[in-house]
Amino acid sequence: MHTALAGIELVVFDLDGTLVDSAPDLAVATDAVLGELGAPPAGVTKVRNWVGNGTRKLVERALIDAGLDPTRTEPVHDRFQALYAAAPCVESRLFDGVQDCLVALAERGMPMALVTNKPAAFLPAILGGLGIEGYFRWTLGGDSLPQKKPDPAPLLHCAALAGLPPASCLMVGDSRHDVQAGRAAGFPVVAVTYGYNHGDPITDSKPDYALDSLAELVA
Ligand SMILES: O=C(O)COP(=O)(O)O
Ligand SMILES: [Mg+2]
Repeated sequence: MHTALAGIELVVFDLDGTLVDSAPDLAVATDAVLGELGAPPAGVTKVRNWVGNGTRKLVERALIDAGLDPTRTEPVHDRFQALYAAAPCVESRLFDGVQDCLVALAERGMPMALVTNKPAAFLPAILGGLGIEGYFRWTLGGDSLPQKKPDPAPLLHCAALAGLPPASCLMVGDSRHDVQAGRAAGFPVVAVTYGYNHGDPITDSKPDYALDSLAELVA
């Protein structure tokens, strides 16, 4: 067991870039809406760097990158959501080590929660499609509360639901917003080094622990 788990009674996971490599399916929907607007595809490399602040922000970043008017984000985001909802889990995969980590934590009876900035409506299809829907006692999307990460509110909400002090809860994420939310909530923070984080090294954000695979958390 990794020292990050010492004294921990709840593990809160981020989704995109931490558990699931979702960028390929997000890129398909992004490129489709760009195509409908007459713009060239952004491609998965750019889209990966735009993930982490919710899908509305992803669409806004795609419009700006394409030289399109970001005040059109709202209707374009509606169209993006319709396209992504039709195929949210075609190419998305669990990252290496995720399955081992979830299984080992579950075997130890560790309560787990999911806090993502992705809209909650997409979660059943993605978690179900990847066979991990049964691991999380609590699941919050980016629109489940008025605040989303980097605001600490969703993390504190999970701690309150579990009846635990923040110091007993571990945040596991891939982006600086996860580190900031964890810090602000008073959670210790594990960051994975393989995630998205807008293309920057996550170690710049000084998480308490940086892991190359979630298998290391339970090794
Ligand atoms: O930006 C999103 O839609 C989701 O990002 P997250 O799962 O990393 O919070
Ligand atoms: Mg993430």
